[in-house]
Amino acid sequence: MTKKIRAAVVGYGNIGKYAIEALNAADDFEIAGVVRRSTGEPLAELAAYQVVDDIDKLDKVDVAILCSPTRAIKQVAQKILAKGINTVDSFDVHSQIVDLKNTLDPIAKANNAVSVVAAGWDPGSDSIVRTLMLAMAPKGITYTNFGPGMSMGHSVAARAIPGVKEALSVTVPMGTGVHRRLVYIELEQGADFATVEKTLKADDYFASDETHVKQVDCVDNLKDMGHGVHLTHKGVSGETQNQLFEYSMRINNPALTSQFLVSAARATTKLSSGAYTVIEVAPIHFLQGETDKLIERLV
Ligand SMILES: NC(=O)C1=CN([C@@H]2O[C@H](COP(=O)(O)OP(=O)(O)OC[C@H]3O[C@@H](n4cnc5c(N)ncnc54)[C@H](OP(=O)(O)O)[C@@H]3O)[C@@H](O)[C@H]2O)C=CC1
Ligand SMILES: N[C@@H](CCCC(=O)C(=O)O)C(=O)O
Repeated sequence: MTKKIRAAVVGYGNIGKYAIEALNAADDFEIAGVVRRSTGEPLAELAAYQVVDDIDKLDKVDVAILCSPTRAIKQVAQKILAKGINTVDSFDVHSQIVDLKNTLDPIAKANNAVSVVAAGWDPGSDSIVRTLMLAMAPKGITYTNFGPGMSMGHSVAARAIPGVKEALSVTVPMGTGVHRRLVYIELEQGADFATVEKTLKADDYFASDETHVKQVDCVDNLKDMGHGVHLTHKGVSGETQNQLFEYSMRINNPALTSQFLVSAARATTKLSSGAYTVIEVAPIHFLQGETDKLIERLV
């Protein structure tokens, strides 16, 4: 029997919870444990797993699936890679992905480890679709239209603003890659709505989009973790114009993000040391199974 890949889930929020489900559904993986900032009151749903506050307390971890907020990823990944443990993350600030990769690459190489960064669905699987579309029509325009649906990254960023107790950021597509953001927030007692609204609108996650902030009594009553994307590319293959490609999906956001993180975790075991974005990884590395059988089935 081939050895299973031992994965640790780091951070137990939405993505962490679904990462455990995706790992349990993959028979080439086993769960080494869950790493939380504080182990505190044990959670009944985690009773079957070792829950620790330091990854060093887990036995033989091959790969850490980082489910921490995007803004904590660089620091968390650096620390874990330095121990020689592979990492995957779904870091989603598109303009900072090159910096993240270039920061992690020398650390991974020095410690004989692999990191696959920005491996959710966008960035992540959508990035591969955009790459493929460009290979099929190298000249042209790609539009990525999200939603309507809940952006986890924007909701996490809104929740981190002082005075915000809970937040839901809904992405509304306006067409041609332009989005409006509707942010529903529940305030901490005594927090000032105008101050929170101003801080949120100035945050990098929101500053370049039309953003509306609404105060509500209970965010949970509004929450639905569905999302989706409609990607189009219209361009030119060779000298031939008017090639139109489309790709659409409606999804449960954390379920897809976590599934792709697990597929990327598998890929880390097949790569030489260093940090990679998903478009630099051969697609077959994401899949379980024998190479020839996968080629027979997919090519
Ligand atoms: N690329 C993509 O397609 C997608 C990316 N994402 C990214 O996933 C991230 C996580 O989303 P989600 O699971 O909803 O977030 P949550 O807030 O639900 O979970 C994050 C978890 O990380 C831990 N954590 C909280 N604060 C910190 C901190 N400062 N430093 C380290 N760990 C911390 C906590 O777990 P504990 O208490 O156990 O330590 C927390 O529960 C988002 O920031 C988003 O950017 C999400 C969806 C799609
Ligand atoms: N990174 C997103 C997933 C892609 C959708 C998106 O970026 C958006 O809704 O703005 C998320 O965190 O949910």
